[in-house]
Amino acid sequence: MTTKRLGFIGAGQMAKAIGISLVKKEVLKPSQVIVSCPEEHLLVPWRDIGCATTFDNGEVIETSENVIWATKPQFFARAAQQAGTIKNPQLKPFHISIMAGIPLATFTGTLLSTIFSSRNQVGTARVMPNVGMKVGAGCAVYSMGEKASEEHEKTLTQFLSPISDCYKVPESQINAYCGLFASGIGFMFPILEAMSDGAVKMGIPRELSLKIAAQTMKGAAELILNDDHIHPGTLKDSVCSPGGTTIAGIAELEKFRIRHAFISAIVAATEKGEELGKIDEN
Ligand SMILES: NC(=O)C1=CN([C@@H]2O[C@H](COP(=O)(O)OP(=O)(O)OC[C@H]3O[C@@H](n4cnc5c(N)ncnc54)[C@H](OP(=O)(O)O)[C@@H]3O)[C@@H](O)[C@H]2O)C=CC1
Ligand SMILES: O=C(O)[C@@H]1CCC=N1
Repeated sequence: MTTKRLGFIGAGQMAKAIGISLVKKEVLKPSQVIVSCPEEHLLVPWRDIGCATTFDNGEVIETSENVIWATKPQFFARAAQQAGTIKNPQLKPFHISIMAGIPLATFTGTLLSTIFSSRNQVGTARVMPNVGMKVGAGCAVYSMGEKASEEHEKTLTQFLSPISDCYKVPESQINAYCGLFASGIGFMFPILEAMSDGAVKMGIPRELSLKIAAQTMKGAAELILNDDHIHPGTLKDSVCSPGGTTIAGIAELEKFRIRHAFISAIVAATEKGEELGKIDEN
């Protein structure tokens, strides 16, 4: 496992889902992790597990071989400007963006113009993770930048694989993957809430209904994941008895165009990613 340091610029939900999970899984020692953000209270959970914290983005960059940029995309340019120009000429930096929408060329170009101006090489990668990483059940896709080495890619997969499924994909598809699983995991929660609501309406206690709804979703997912050739329609048919309860429920879902709703949600999330990638705060 890597002995190099991993820095995070931004200490919020997704940074925690990655960094704190890697420490808990002992992929990284707390002493290998440093995190920066402007708000003290977001740094507390990191300090609680022994990681270094700072308000200075430049300190993260100066002291880490690998840096994950985890601010909102709109704040990336400002965060980079706040980091200032790098002074440590020994550092062979590898910088990873998990920010939705921002193209690798924009990410790399901003790093070069604001931080690494004294040299023209920085290894970069663009990753789309999801919050399932918090429980070691994440998804991630990535694309490597032009100057990234095989060593960088190996380092990246060492960080991603212990907490997620991980696939290398063309960068042009990352916004669509974001819609599918980074935003997509968020589309699962209203389903769980609504299924629990339906059960509560029919007299089942809230807590039990939510646990059972989640276990039901997990069971459906496992049935797909355990068989490379299965189609969801086949599984749906296997549950629908003629004249039975399931087809009665499916007919209700179809009234509300449920499949169209999910297709539209993923298209909307993809398009929003493309829009966010065009925002230039400079
Ligand atoms: N949440 C998710 O499920 C996913 C998020 N992402 C991407 O991850 C990134 C982070 O998202 P998320 O964790 O949800 O957001 P959060 O708002 O939870 O975290 C963002 C962090 O960035 C910090 N920040 C803001 N400005 C600066 C700055 N100038 N310098 C350093 N840190 C700064 C914030 O600090 P403060 O609050 O003090 O301003 C906060 O700690 C986004 O780009 C998002 O697109 C990608 C996939 C999934
Ligand atoms: O909603 C967002 O913008 C972030 C990116 C993907 C998931 N959450």
